[in-house]
Amino acid sequence: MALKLQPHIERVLWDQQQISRRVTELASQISADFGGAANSDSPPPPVLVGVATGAFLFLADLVRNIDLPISVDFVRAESYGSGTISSGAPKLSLDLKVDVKGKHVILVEDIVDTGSTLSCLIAYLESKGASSVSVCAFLDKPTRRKVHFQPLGQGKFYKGFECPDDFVVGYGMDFAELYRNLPYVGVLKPEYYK
Ligand SMILES: O=P(O)(O)OC[C@H]1O[C@H](OP(=O)(O)OP(=O)(O)O)[C@H](O)[C@@H]1O
Ligand code: HPA
Ligand SMILES: [Mg+2]
Repeated sequence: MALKLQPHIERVLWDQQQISRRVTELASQISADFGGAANSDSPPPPVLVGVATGAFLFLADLVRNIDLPISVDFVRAESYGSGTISSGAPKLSLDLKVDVKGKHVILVEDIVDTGSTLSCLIAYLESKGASSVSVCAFLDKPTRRKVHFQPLGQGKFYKGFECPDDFVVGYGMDFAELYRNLPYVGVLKPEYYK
């Protein structure tokens, strides 16, 4: 399947092996920071909230490498629809099942681009009483930032890789709901979206 899709990709940015190595590192960092009872300075195990749909693969890989009794939940936020430009107003269409009041939350994202999705979700989790909100984003594309966001309370910003200023697909990320199943991250050839 990936081979059939390869002609749509201008260049591969991170392959399966590089992704797997980095995800393991991020999970180890989170496991160490939220070490729980073994370390009295550490906060209790967090709730990991994946932002559907894009974060589904990253979340699945990340949680399998976290050695703590965490909870997992989802929200759905969508602002790109079938294009490559953010509407600037993420639409939330799936709510939390876990009560996050007084809990440490880690929002898990595939990519941070303009920052509007995260800014909106951090405010939402604050309104639900989370005691801290960290962000764990597989990719960060800082050159496109329009909305500043800040982790809540003692929260941290964990990031996998810095992404160039290109529209990328794969490892959960789509264009018009396609390419999410690519096991690597690549730059989509402009002829497929222009
Ligand atoms: O920083 P931003 O400019 O807000 O962009 C980042 C968000 O955009 C994408 O989601 P999208 O709205 O495309 O929905 P999806 O997760 O269903 O693909 C991506 O998964 C992030 O959630
Ligand atoms: O580069 C991107 N690719 C896919 N989805 C995205 N959402 C924000 N930026 C991107
Ligand atoms: Mg998303």
